[in-house]
Parts: sequence; C-alpha cells; structure tokens
Amino acid sequence: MTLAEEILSKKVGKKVKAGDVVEIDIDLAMTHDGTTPLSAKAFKQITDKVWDNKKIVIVFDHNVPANTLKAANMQKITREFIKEQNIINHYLDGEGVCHQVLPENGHIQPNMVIAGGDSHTCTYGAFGAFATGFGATDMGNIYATGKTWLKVPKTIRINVNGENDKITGKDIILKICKEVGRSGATYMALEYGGEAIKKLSMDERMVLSNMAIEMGGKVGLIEADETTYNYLRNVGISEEKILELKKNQITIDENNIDNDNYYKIINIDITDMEEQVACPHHPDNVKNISEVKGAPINQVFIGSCTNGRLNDLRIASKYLKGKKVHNDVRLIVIPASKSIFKQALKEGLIDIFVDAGALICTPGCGPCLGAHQGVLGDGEVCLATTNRNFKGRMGNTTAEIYLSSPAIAAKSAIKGYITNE
Ligand SMILES: CC(C)[C@H](C(=O)O)[C@@H](O)C(=O)O
Ligand code: SF4
Repeated sequence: MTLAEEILSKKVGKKVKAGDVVEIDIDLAMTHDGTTPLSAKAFKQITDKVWDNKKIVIVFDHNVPANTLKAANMQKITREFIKEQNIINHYLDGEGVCHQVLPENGHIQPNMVIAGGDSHTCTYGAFGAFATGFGATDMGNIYATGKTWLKVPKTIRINVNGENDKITGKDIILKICKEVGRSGATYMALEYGGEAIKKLSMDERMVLSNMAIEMGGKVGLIEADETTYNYLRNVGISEEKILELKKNQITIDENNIDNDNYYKIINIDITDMEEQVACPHHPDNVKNISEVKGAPINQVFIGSCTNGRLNDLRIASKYLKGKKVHNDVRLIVIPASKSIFKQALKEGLIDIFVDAGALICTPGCGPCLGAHQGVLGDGEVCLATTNRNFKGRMGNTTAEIYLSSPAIAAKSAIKGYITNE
C-alpha cells in the first residue's frame, strides 16, 4: 500500500485503495481570516454549533493588519465566529502564517486527517498527516459535522537520492515541479522518499509538502521518523503521546517498493544538480540557475509558508551579514511566525537584515498573494521564496515573479540580479 492508502485505511478501520470513496472523520480543521467568513456562512446554513470547538484552529495571517475596509470587516466576522463558537485555538494578529503556526504549536501529528480552508494545507504532509485544502462550502460542512468524503488518491512516488551541499529543500521541490508539471499530479498523492529526504529537517520537509498543490497534488506525504518525533518533542508533545505515535508508525519499505501500487515512480539524483529557479509565470517553469543568472530584479521577498522559517532566515542572514542590499532592490523579510521572529531577534538575524537595508513586516503572508505589503510596480521583477508566481500574484499583472530558495534570494538581493554567487 502507499502512504496515503495506509493512513486512510487506519483512519476508516478497513483496507482502502486508490479510487475508493471514503467517508472520513476529520481530526483537525483550520480556516484563516481569508476563508473563515464564507466557511462560517456555509456552516450557519446547516447548524449553529460547531461539531468540536477543540478541533478547530483559526489563524489571522492573510491580510494582517487589515489594509482595506473589506479585510477589516472579514476579520470582524472571523473574531465574532471565534467568540460565538468558543474556538479555543485561535492565533490572532501577527502570530504568523497558518502553515507554520499549526505545526509549531503542536497541532499537527502523524496519521491525522486534516482539512484546511487553504490550498497549502498539504504542508502538514511533511509530518505524515493526510492534510488537504477544501473550499468554504466544504469547510462549513466540516465545521458542522466533523466529517467529509474523499476519493482515495493514486500516488506518485518520488525518490530523492544523492548528496549536494548547495541543494536545499526548495531546489528539490522546484525540480520536482518541473518533472511532474502543473497538473501532472491532479488529485494524486505525492509521496516523497529516499536518502536525501530523510536528511532534511522538518523546516525543509515542509517546503516539499507545501508545494504539492502546485502540481495539482491532493497531499504531499513524507513518512514520520526520528526527525519528526524530535520536532514534536520540541513543540511540547508528551513522550507518552510520541510512544503511541511510534506504535502506529507507518513505514514504506524503500528497498521493496511495489511499482504496481504507484501511478508513477520518479527518481531524482541531486548529486550534480544546480540550484533551481522557477521563472514567470508558473512554478513548473523551472530552470537551472545558470540559465537565469544575471536577470535584473527590483524586489526580493524572503518569507511565506514555503520559506519563512527559522532555517530559512538563518541561511539568508549568512549571506547578508555585513552586506548591503543593492540600490535598485527592495528586500522584504517576514518571519513566518511570531516565535520565529523572536528567535531571529535573539540570534541577531533581524539586526543583520535591518543593517543590510531590509524591511521587516508583521509575521503573516505578506506580499505572497498581492493583497497588501510589497505590491509590485508596472513591469517590475521580484524574486521570492514563496510558492506561486502566477501572473498578477503580487498585485500587478505586468510584473514578473521568480521563485527560489532563501540562499539564492539573499545573494541576489545584494547583487541586484539573480545569482548564486
Ligand atoms: C487566500 C487563500 C484561500 C489562498 C489559498 O487557498 O491558497 C492563499 O493562501 C494562496 O496561497 O493563494
Ligand atoms: S504565505 Fe502565501 S501561499 Fe502561504 S498561505 Fe499565505 S498567501 Fe497562501
């Protein structure tokens, strides 16, 4: 069986395989300031009390602090919903991006089934959780009943092997996006494995799972291991719980993979791989750094639910230390959460960014989706550590967005053009 089939089988208490339709109990449901109002509206058409106020998490991240009347009123509705339904797990202004706030507060654990009113809910697949995005009508229904139905997805297995110091999780996922293509994994599970994945930290693994949706993926799964359990320990999960999770550990025997279980198997060797950059206007339009080196840029954004984590800020600060951002470039740095912000302050990383000339904004989505902060001017070019570079994504349809790792972003901010030097 595949990881997706194993998790869902465990959950429904019988063997299920790709193509089966299952009704499933949701372990955790999440919406944010952008998706709570419509979900709440759909919910209210069904009932007036959520199925379990402890299994719902609401995060303010997409437009915080509100910059328009519309955003302010959406947040007002969201606050009212939190109060009225007594949603205990809420993370308000400046707590950070949902896909960082949930893992770092211990909400995500292996084998859970998680529904999120956000397409990058697949991020939690890095913990071996079956986590996927839903629209507001479905979220409203889940808030009312705690249940949904889904078709067990087929799986594309991706084995990543080899060693290469300059390659980060972002380079690996961009390479995968190129191989699979923008709709190559539509309604499928991506299952990442191999030696190179095992060596990645949770911060890096989340980058891979985060971008599963950019290929149409339903989930982006990585099996839990000691790295996962250590992360859980650090965010306060008890030893007793970890022991229980280990007992229920799902393992794919990598030396004995049954091809028949998979729709497709892709093997990637990173040994001789160059750093990867996604070019305008899609995350699968990926090139080797040597092919795009020298392209001038006007803005660099280091942040988001893809690459705004502590590991990312540490890497970026290494290159920015004692340097100045190029005159033609604005550098925006946004820690993905308040706790990352505080740790970055402690480690002196924020000082390094500020001294280099960077703007630091409130933890949240920031310029990622073009709702506020860092909107691009006509024809401007941005290099971002985010996950999407669609036309108009940062608020201007004439602008261009490239995507890269934080290392490339930091180096390029100094030079004023895309570079790995
Ligand atoms: C606003 C929200 C619904 C959206 C999503 O679902 O992904 C956003 O987070 C994005 O990244 O485009
Ligand atoms: S950081 Fe970007 S991709 Fe992530 S949830 Fe926010 S808007 Fe969506």
